[in-house]
Amino acid sequence: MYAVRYELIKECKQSGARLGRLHTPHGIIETPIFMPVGTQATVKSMTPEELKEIGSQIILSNTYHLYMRPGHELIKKAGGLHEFMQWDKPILTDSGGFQVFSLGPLRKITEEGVEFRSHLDGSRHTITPEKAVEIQTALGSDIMMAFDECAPYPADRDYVKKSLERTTRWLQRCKDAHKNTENQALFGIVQGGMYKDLREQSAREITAIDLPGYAIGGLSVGEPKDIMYDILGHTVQFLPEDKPRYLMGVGSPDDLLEGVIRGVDMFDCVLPTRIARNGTAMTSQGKVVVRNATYAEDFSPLDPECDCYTCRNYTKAYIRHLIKANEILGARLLTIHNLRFLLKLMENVRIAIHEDRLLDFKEEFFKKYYKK
Ligand SMILES: CCCSCc1cc(N)cc2c(=O)[nH]c(N)nc12
Ligand SMILES: [Zn+2]
Repeated sequence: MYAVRYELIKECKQSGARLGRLHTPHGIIETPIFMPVGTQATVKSMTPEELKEIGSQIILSNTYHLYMRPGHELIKKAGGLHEFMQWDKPILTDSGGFQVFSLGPLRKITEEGVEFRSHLDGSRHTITPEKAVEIQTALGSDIMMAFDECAPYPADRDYVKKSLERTTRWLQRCKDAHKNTENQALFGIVQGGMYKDLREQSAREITAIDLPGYAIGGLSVGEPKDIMYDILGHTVQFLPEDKPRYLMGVGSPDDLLEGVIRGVDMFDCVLPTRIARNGTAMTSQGKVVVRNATYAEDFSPLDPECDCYTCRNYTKAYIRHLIKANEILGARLLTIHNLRFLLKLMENVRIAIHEDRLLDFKEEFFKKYYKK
C-alpha cells in the first residue's frame, strides 16, 4: 500500500486530458493541478492562510536549498517541514538533482552522485540518491522526487543516453533506500532529452520500477515549445494510465493547457511568483506589465474578471506605484494575483474536462490571453 494513490475520475472525450484525485497523507488533491513553488520552505511572501484562500492544494519545496540552509536535521527537530512552515496540506519536494545541476561548472557527476560547492559559502558537498532520500525523509514531504540528472539543452545523444541510464540506476538506489513507503511516496523521473527513442527507453526503464507516480523531467530547459510538446506527447504514451503524471518546471498558461491536453496531471513553476516580483501580471486579458507608465493613472482593477484579494481592493496605478517604489507589498499583491490566476485556470480546466469541452475552452482562453 503506497502513501499516495491516484484515482482516475474521467477521461476527456475531446483530448488526452484526465480528471483525477490524488490521495495523500495530508489530504486529497483534485487534478490536473498547478503547484506553487516554495523553494526555501515558503512560497515567497505568502502565508499558509493566503495560499489556502487562493486555492492552493499542495506546495513544493526543495531538498538542495533546505539541506544547505537551515539543514534537514534542524527541520526534522522542528517536527518536519509541515510543522516548521505551518502548512498542513500536501508537500512535494524536489530531489535536489536539478538545482545542483543548475550550479553549472561547480559540480562533478559520478556514478556515486554529484559533488558540488555550496552556493552560500563554497563548502564542498556530495549528494547521492541515498542522501536525497535521507533528506526528504527528514523533511517529511508527502511526495519525494527521485535523484536524477536533468540533461542540459542541447545535449548530444550519447551523453543523454548515458545520463538517463544512470538516472535509472539512481532511481533503484532511491527505492532501495526509501523505507517509510506508507507515509511518503517516491516518484520516478523520466529523462531522455529531446530524443524520442531515448525518451521511450527512459520511460520503460523508470516505469519498470513500481512506484505511486512518475514525472517527466528534462523539459522546460530552454527548448522551443513545439519540441517540448512533441517530446511530451511521445513520452506520455509510455506512462501508466493509473498513476499520476507530473511535468516538472512547467507553468505558463499555454504550456499548462498543452500539457493537460496531452495527459499531464501535475505541474509546478516559479514563473508566476518570479514575474510578480518584477512587476508583471498574468490576467484574463493577457500579460500586463503593470510597472509600465501606461498604468500610472489607471485606477481600474488589475483584472476585472479575477476574484483575488488584490483585484478586489487595489488599482493598477497603486500596484504600479508600489512596484516602482520597490515596496514589498507590490510583490505580495502581484504574487497573490498570479498564483490565483493559475489556480483558477486549473479549476476551469477541471470543469472543462468534466464537461468534455477542454479543446473549446483552450480556444476561448487563447483568443483572450494570447489574442490568437
Ligand atoms: C521545486 C522545483 C521542482 S521542478 C525542478 C525541475 C524543473 C525541470 N524543468 C526539470 C527537472 C528535472 O528534470 N528533474 C528535477 N528533479 N527537477 C526538475
Ligand atoms: Zn487577481
